[in-house]
Amino acid sequence: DTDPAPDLRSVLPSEVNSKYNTIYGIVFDAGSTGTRIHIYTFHQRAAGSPLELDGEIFESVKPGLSAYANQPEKGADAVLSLLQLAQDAVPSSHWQKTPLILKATAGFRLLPVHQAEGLLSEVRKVFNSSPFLVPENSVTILDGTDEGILAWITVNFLTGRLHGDHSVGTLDLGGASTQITFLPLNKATLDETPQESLASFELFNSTYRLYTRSYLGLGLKEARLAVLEASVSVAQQEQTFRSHCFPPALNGSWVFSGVTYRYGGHSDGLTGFHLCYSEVQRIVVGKLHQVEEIRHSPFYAFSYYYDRAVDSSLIGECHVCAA
Ligand SMILES: O=c1ccn([C@@H]2O[C@H](COP(=O)(O)OP(=O)(O)O)[C@@H](O)[C@H]2O)c(=O)[nH]1
Repeated sequence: DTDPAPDLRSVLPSEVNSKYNTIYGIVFDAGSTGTRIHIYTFHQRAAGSPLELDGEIFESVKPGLSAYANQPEKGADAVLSLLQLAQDAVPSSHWQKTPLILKATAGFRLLPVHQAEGLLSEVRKVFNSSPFLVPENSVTILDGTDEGILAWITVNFLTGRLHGDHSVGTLDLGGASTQITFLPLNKATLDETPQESLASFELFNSTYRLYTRSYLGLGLKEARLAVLEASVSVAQQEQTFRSHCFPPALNGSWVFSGVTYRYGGHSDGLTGFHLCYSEVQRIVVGKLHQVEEIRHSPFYAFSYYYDRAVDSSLIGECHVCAA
């Protein structure tokens, strides 16, 4: 085997498990706010036994792929640049057996189908020209249900809670959507939940039936645009979006998904929590499904919940897990 590039050696600890065959896997997370690559290394003690994770390389670029809806080739270039990292990290002897997949999330769900398909098709071309293994359906959009379930499995697996009745619910706040997922224990919850918000699946010989709901457009960034009643066409005319959530004298600009939005406080001089609260309420009232059980259930919150909690000093920064 060719060794990984020297600067990546520390995160791909191949020597530790050199007696086992190293297996690589490459996953792209095409989020609304960025595209990320994860290059995983695993080893397997014997044929048929589970893969054990040895290390991971992570890199990301901004903006997200969905910002290139009108320039799909340029979007695919961002994927290509990240893929170069994988070519440096994975020994060439392993390229042909290293699977490559990309899952797009809410930014793509918001795009018109022809634009989303245009982007996915350019990414497929990049994948097919790479030396890696491209499984069938390797470039797809993850639906909100799968996104919620996968987050729930991840948190409960990593905290050792998958078995038994002590699972925790998950709150995931992305840029374009937000997901709430938990394992209902009350019959009343199951009775009052529409079927499309209940998902059953098998995992490690157990059957799980989860409540999961994804709110498209209520991720941090998209919800902000909704509160400001901001549209791309108006932003391009350089109009300012005004809100009582800002101090009256404030004027600023914000770039999201390749578009610059100018924003500012109201000329009526009014601002403050209550006015701001009612502006925010306007975009969520009638859209949220709330079941009583969540009031008494433990939840883990992450993604932008974590980022914003750190920014506002509600919690300290987690240096170990930030990697
Ligand atoms: O591996 C990752 C990928 C994303 N995020 C967080 O997820 C949020 C952004 O979500 P995304 O752009 O994926 O939005 P979505 O497409 O899910 O709405 C930000 O807080 C990121 O820091 C994270 O914590 N780990």
